[in-house]
Amino acid sequence: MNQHQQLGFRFSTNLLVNGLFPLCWEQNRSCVRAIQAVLLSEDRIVIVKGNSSPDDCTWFLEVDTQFIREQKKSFETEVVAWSKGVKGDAEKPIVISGPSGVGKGTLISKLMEEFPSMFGFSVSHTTRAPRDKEKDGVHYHFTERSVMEKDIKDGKFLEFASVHGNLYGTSIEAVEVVADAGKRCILDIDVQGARSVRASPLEAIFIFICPPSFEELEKRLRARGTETEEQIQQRLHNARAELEQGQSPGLFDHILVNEDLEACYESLKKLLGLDGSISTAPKSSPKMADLPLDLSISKFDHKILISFGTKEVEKASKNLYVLDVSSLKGGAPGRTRGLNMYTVHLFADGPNVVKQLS
Ligand SMILES: Nc1nc2c(ncn2[C@@H]2O[C@H](COP(=O)(O)OP(=O)(O)O)[C@@H](O)[C@H]2O)c(=O)[nH]1
Ligand SMILES: Nc1ncnc2c1ncn2[C@@H]1O[C@H](COP(=O)(O)OP(=O)(O)O)[C@@H](O)[C@H]1O
Repeated sequence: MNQHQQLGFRFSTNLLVNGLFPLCWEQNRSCVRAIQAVLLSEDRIVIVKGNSSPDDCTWFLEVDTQFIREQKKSFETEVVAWSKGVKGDAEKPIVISGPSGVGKGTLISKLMEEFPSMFGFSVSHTTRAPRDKEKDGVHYHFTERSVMEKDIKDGKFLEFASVHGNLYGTSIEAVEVVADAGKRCILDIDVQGARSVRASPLEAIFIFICPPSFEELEKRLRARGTETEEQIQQRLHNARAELEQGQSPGLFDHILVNEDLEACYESLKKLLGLDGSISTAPKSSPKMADLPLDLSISKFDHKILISFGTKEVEKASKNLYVLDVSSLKGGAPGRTRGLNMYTVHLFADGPNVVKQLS
């Protein structure tokens, strides 16, 4: 079972449309509009929850997204999945792949050291034993195979693969923790994992790192001194296949040769647009108040208008939140990123006067 199914329900679209739209909560014998739904597009319905924080007020019911269509085909049943709306426009994660010993970890460390507020590392799970200097929860989450297999079954992983005889995987949480911190996520994963992420709703940039030669790769792997001879042989054997797969058309957006470390690092920064002209300060978003219980929503162009207000306030004005859904992006499964939310104040003293406050 994957994250979408775990988060969602499977029931007929008919039931959804007839059952959900008139949804309201009876409270003190009056109908309080605590949950409001509006058809966003042919593929999803946006749901706004009253009495909640701006971070938790927007949910999407995926009715006919590509993911749903694939799931319907494989389960031969109706599938509808929830996806949480997440504010902010997190930059696309960066997937870095390449054979063992090519220098992925070295390049990633340099990037994270130079831009600590900009990048965050997706800490993978693995069943392999920790190396001397590796710390649990920092380099990897070192895990028992049976535990990891259960978590995979429960839909907690974005991708996983068997690499050099061990199980490795990226949990959905690992990617979302970084995005929630307002940072750009870096994934160090093998080619099979890159292929799975390509097929997932997560939009990413895919970079493959090549060695200047096979001999140099072997030299680096031996010089690192972290593997036994048997493990080195296995990694070198797998490297041949990985180097071939790295060239698969449409899989990687960029291929970098790591001959001279500094030159390769400069090329990596260049393709990520890190030429010094952009700010590395984390984005700050305006503080929004919690939504009240009683609200109503409507769709206007690519915006969802959430209105609320007490009777007294309504005499003179009406408070509005605007949920801009024009820049929606797929986050990890179960999250829809890119929601932009702001407040406006609609004055009653003249027609069509809208003032944006934040
Ligand atoms: N698919 C997948 N591969 C991973 C993940 N984490 C690490 N890997 C890959 O597993 C391989 C072995 O990693 P590791 O044992 O740290 O050895 P190293 O690459 O030689 O440093 C590398 O190709 C990593 O990119 C993951 O979460 N998913
Ligand atoms: N351009 C380079 N030239 C020489 N040695 C390198 C270069 N890049 C990385 N190394 C060294 O190669 C070894 C393997 O690098 P590492 O980053 O651990 O590879 P990976 O993460 O891809 O397995 C390390 O000892 C590292 O210092």
